[in-house]
Amino acid sequence: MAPNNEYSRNEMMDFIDIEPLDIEICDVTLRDGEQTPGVAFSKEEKMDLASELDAIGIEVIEAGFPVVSSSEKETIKEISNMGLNAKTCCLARSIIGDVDAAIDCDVDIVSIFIALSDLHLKHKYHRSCSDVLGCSMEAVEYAKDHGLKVRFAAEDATRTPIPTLQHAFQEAEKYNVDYVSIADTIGILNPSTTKYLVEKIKEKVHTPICIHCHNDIGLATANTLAAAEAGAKQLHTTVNGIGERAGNAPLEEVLVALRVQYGIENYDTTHLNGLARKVEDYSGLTTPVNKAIVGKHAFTHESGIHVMAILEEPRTYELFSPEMVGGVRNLIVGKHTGLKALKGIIKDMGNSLEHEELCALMEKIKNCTEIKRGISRPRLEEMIDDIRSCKRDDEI
Ligand SMILES: CC(=O)SCCNC(=O)CCNC(=O)[C@H](O)C(C)(C)COP(=O)(O)OP(=O)(O)OC[C@H]1O[C@@H](n2cnc3c(N)ncnc32)[C@H](O)[C@@H]1OP(=O)(O)O
Ligand SMILES: O=C(O)CCC(=O)C(=O)O
Repeated sequence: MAPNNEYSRNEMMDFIDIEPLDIEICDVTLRDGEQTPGVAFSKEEKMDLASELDAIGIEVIEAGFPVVSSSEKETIKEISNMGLNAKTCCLARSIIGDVDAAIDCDVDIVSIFIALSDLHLKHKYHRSCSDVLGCSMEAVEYAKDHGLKVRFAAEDATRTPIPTLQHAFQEAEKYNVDYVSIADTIGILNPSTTKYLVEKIKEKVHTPICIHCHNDIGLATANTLAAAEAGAKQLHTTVNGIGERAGNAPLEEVLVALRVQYGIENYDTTHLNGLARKVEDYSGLTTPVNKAIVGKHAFTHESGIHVMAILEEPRTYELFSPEMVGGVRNLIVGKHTGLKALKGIIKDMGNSLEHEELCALMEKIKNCTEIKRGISRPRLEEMIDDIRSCKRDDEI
């Protein structure tokens, strides 16, 4: 493969025995993302985010859960009628009224969920597994009869006995559901158990499998990719990884990993940073500075050894370019700056200093009291002026 300047491909993947991935993304920012405590997107915000997701090339947008409120229902309907390339989807409990609400919203797909784990059966429904599964199948049949595509989603699938899960998916398959979803509702999976579970489902079920990972121990992206390697078709994500508790698999991480690790170039990742800022703004949730891909520090460098190399070839210390994800590179001057880095940064600012002046500036920087936050460019200009005026004074 020809070298590219956008990213370093993980060439070790050539030695790993996996089938090429056959995947699509269902982004659930507007539904599970919005379930983040304290978050409520307005109609305009949801429509704007839906347009952005569509521009990236996301195949399915889960626009909401219609029975939550009448305005939620209205918003989902508007998104469904925006003329997006993406298919729209919404959530429904295993209740006919919830399916009716989905039908009213003109969505392409309804995601009908039910939990079958002992914990949920005992402490949430207070009903037997066969009873709730029966109700769920009635809702599935009703949705199919009304022309909707159906995802049958097993909530808390990862704490459900595997034979129960296989049986439920086989039952759903009898109604020609379009997807079955493995929801890792409380984020218990790891990559090995994810692969195992997807393979166990594939032994019994031929319907495309969705994987819906939560990030309670920080494994959501890894588990999502492991599921894809094992043959899951639809990968669920949220922008910035927002969602219940520790959130969901972040869209930006999954898309960049798909490109760098698996060579999937289907998505326009240049929108990712812009989209991240919008979600921060609309949700009020600030992304940590060290958040992969969209955090403020994702392309910020201070260490002298790194900056000197980046000035010559950014790929030395960047896996992918900021341009690939709509970000910008930021070179900081601070405690860890080295002479070559400083010279390069000063040159980029349109300045040049003699070697002794550069050393004097470096001395000033290293002993500067504001160093904790890095030295801003205007402050650096002031320091350069000081050095130059000292030199002029010495020459007089
Ligand atoms: C894993 C997930 O993300 S699941 C989705 C979570 N999302 C939300 O809860 C969205 C926000 N929720 C809401 O606005 C409200 O809870 C609503 C509109 C959904 C329901 O509100 P209410 O009618 O007041 O019901 P309430 O929240 O008190 O209870 C939920 C009911 O749904 C039932 N239920 C929960 N999940 C399901 C399901 N998958 N299928 C059928 N019934 C279900 C519960 O058992 C309970 O039934 P009960 O009233 O007979 O005890
Ligand atoms: O699997 C799905 O499609 C949704 C389930 C879900 O939101 C969850 O269990 O966290």
